[in-house]
Amino acid sequence: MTAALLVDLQHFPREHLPALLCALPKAELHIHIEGSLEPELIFELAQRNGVALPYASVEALRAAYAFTDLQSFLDIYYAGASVLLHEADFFDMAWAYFQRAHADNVVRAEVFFDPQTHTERGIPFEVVIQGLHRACERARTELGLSCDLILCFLRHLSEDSAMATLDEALPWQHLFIGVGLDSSEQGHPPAKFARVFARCRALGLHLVAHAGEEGPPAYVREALDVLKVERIDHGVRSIEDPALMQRLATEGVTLTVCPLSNLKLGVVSTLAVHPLPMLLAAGVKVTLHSDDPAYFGGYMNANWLATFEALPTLGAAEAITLARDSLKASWVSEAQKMRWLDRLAETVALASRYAGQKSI
Ligand SMILES: Nc1ncnc2[nH]cnc12
Ligand SMILES: [Zn+2]
Repeated sequence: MTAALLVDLQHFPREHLPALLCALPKAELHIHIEGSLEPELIFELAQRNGVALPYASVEALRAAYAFTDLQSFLDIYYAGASVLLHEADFFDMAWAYFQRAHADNVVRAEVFFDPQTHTERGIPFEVVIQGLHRACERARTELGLSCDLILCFLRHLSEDSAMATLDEALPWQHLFIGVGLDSSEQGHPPAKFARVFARCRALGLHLVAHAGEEGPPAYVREALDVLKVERIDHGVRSIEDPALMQRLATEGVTLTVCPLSNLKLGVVSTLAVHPLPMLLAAGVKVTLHSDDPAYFGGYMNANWLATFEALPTLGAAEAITLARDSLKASWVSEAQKMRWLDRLAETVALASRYAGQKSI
């Protein structure tokens, strides 16, 4: 029996919850590496690479981060990425992210990157992936952080462009474990990418897609039925469709939810009305992530802390479920998952003892 089962989670003192949230080992399954590019690093890289920025200072750039919806964010996000020119730039960005994730007790990171954002500007694919890969290797050896890359296709571009990107990526297939689908959702249904995802499936790659962030629940169904994805990124609009909710629960589909992102992009008006408790109550597997932490005001632990602060019905039991499901939904061996689940149980036992709880 694991240590976690010997702890009375219902009576875990709320004042000790933040420490538990921060200490839990977690998997970050929804992070766009270009969305971890902090304004300070944007300015540093702009100077290093002689790129002119339309902002006078870091503060002025940060002040522009007032988004009204997904597209208003994406416009600034793609502009920010324009300072990334050389392999070292991609390395610096990813290494900074891995250090932050490690500090938040992230033990596994499955990291999205958007090659078309760079290849369309004339940056060779290999420059992008080699810089990111080197940062992954350093994170594994120096931080003990398990990490892998997921190549995302931009859905506002054509499927032909996605196909050409896949062709460019194939010589580097050993350096990424799956493909995803991101960027502007409305008007770009998953089925637009049916052929390229079928090809990726045949290549043995893992599959995931953003759906039901701004787009309708029908896009979540399409991502499952047409693209045959293993997880859904966001998926929060599934709550509008009871039959879909039932299906997600029955089939054990994981939704990688990003609360601060949903707040900053107007998907929810406040965190207090976030559908996370409804998803959990319906038996849907949910995990919590940072999406684009440099733009939305926080990395993993900031997302967890803000969410639990805003939603008082969520307590220690839900925190452990979310952390456990993130580890279970990660794309690693079952043996590795068991080791992390043991570590999670030990963390819960320690936190409970520290919070003054007796074993039961
Ligand atoms: N939240 C998000 N939705 C869609 N595409 C994205 N690319 C980066 N962040 C994204
Ligand atoms: Zn995302």
